[in-house]
Amino acid sequence: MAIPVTILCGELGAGKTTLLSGLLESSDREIGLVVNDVGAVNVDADLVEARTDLSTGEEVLALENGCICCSLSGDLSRSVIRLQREREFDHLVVEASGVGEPEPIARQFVRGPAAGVYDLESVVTVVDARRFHDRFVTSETDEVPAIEGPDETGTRPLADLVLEQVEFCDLLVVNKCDLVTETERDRVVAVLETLQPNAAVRTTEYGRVDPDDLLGIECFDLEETGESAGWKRALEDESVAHTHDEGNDHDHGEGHDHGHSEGHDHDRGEGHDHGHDHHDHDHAHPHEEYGIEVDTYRRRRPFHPERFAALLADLPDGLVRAKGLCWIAGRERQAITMSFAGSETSLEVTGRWIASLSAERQERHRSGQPDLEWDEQWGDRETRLALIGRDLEIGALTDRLDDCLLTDDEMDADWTAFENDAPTAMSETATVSADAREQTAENR
Ligand SMILES: Nc1nc2c(ncn2[C@@H]2O[C@H](COP(=O)(O)OP(=O)(O)OP(=O)(O)O)[C@@H](O)[C@H]2O)c(=O)[nH]1
Repeated sequence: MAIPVTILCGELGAGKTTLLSGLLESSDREIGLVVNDVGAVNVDADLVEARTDLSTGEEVLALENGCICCSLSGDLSRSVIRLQREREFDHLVVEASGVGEPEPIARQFVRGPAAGVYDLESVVTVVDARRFHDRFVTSETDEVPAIEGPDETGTRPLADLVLEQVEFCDLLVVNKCDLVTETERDRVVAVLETLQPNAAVRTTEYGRVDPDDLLGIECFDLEETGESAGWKRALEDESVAHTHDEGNDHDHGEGHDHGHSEGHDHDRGEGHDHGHDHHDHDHAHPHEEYGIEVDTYRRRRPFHPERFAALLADLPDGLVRAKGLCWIAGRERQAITMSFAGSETSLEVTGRWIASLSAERQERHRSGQPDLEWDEQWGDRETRLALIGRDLEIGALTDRLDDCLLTDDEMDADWTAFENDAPTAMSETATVSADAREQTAENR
């Protein structure tokens, strides 16, 4: 029996990982997972592992490259076939990176070698209600948003990607409804229904969706309806499968920088042919297509809690997404995950630094993770952030982050004396809103 597959899409920071974590906790099914992250720091894989019992299970498969074209086409098919041979699970969920178009991923399950083993059941798109509203529902008129295509520099707005993801799905999960009013939420739903009349719509907060709503849906039944869902038709008909390339006349030619994150190993695996078929190579890589830049910020010196909080309340406009682990002075035990998307930044305690455990437990953890980088004085404590921007001077942001690090004098000071609103207990979250410039602490 072919294993059903659900592809999970949604723009950067829409709430895909949050939804997945909830799904893994609440579903009775054994779920196999593929996560594909943008950037060199594979934060989603880290987070999913931290929050589930799967930390030792290879059901979680991390493709560490945001370039769908190169990383996914060959690696994905190969990896999911291997996964099916080696592990037992009832359902496969593939989380697309936030700059991934669903179509190239879906194609792997409809045409590629994985097609016989797996059965693509549905495509689910998570929408950030706040951002969707601000971007598409601001005018009083009922104008339906349309795909704009590339500008004079050949770059497409991120809004195009959102619209494509909305058009190419069977289920729309309208997330972050806590950040909109009821009226705003209803208008978001109305616009989504106009854009994609065939998809079911669920409104939610923190990705809470009934697992049966997500995984049990037979949205596509060719035999019964005689007509496939729009996205399947697009895949079946090669002539329309690449309509997103039409009018996209910027240079897709050779010699361009694929925007690969550091550490991507093109030669991984024998006979690796990059997995390209001719279809995958005649469009630009998503990073380039949407003008996305990715960088990693890594420092082994803690942030000053007040300066760091001030920066979080005043992040530059071009920053689309930031996430990763932070080391904040005064929180020597807590590994704090920072996540910025849209207008909010959250700081959440998601674990403990290994260096804060007893010598015996440190030893156990370290022997289990031989690759873990260890500083003589500070152990595993460090800040490791993926920064994803569009029209962003990443160098300037890096300088501002560096200004938040403790100075040499502060390194010798009493860190507990600093004013500090960073969370302390496991799962405690502090949220900084860019609009309100206010800080709230809550427990989820
Ligand atoms: N206020 C609010 N925040 C949310 C909600 N759902 C998720 N978040 C927060 O939004 C941020 C991004 O959520 P993720 O689940 O990591 O988003 P994602 O789509 O997986 O992000 P990428 O993998 O980077 O594309 C996190 O800080 C979440 O805690 C929600 O319903 N309301």
